[in-house]
Amino acid sequence: MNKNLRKAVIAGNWKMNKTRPEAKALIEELKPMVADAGCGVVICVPYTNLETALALTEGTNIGVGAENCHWEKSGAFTGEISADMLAEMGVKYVVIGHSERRQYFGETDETVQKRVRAALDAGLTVILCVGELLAQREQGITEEIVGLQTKVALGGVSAEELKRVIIAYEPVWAIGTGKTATAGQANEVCRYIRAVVAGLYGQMAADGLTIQYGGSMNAKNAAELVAQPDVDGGLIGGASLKAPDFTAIVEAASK
Ligand SMILES: O=C[C@H](O)COP(=O)(O)O
Repeated sequence: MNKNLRKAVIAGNWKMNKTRPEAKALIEELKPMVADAGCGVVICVPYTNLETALALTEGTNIGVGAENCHWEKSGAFTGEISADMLAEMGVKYVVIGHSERRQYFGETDETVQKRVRAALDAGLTVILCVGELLAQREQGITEEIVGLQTKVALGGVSAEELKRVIIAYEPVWAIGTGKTATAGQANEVCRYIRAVVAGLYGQMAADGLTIQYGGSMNAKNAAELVAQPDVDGGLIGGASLKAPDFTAIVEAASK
C-alpha cells in the first residue's frame, strides 16, 4: 500500500517536564511553527499542563494527549486519573504502555490491555507503546516480544476501535540514550507489527494503521526514519521539548 494513504503523526511526549509557565511558552512558540504541517501533530503533556495545552491549542492543528490513564472510571485509586476525566476535559489522545511505565511503575501487558480498553471506551485515541529491551534484541526475540505486547494490548479491541489506535514502536535501548535504531531496524519491526495486526484484523485494517517509531528521534535523523515505508511518524521525547527541534521533525514527516 502507498504509505501516503496513511496518516503520519508526530507526537511529542513531554514526560515529567515543563511547569505551566514553561508549557505555555513552548506551546506559544510551537503553534505558528507547525501551523502548516502536512502530518498530524500531537503533544502529550503532564496532567498539570493539560488544561493549559487545551486552552492554548484550541482551533489549531495541534492535538493534546495525556501520558497515561487508569482503567477504572472512578474510585479509591489515590494518585490516578481516569480516561473519562481526560475525555471530559477535551483531551483526545493518551499514551499507554510506555516503556518507562513498564520499567518503573509495574506496567504489564495485562494492565496495558485494561488501560487501552478504558481509553477507547472513553472515546480517546490511544498511542500504544511496544518495544524490546536490549537483552531481548540480543537474544533475537524482538519480534516475539513486540508481537506479544501488541496482541495482548489489542485483546478485545474491535476493528472499528482500531481506527483510534496508533502504535508506537519504541526499542527501549534507544529511548533517551542517543542510540537510534537504524532506519532499517525501525522499519523492519514496524513492518512486523503491521503483519501482526493484519493477522488479527485483516490487511486493509493493517494498511491503514499509523505505526510510529520512537527512540532518540531528532531533527537530524527524522527524515530518514519517517521516509521508511512502514514508519508513519514518531513519538518524540527529548526533542519535543524544544520548538525548533520538534518542528524540524514535523517538517520531515510532512514531505
Ligand atoms: O515517548 C518517547 C520516547 O520515549 C522517546 O524518547 P526520546 O526521544 O527522548 O528518546
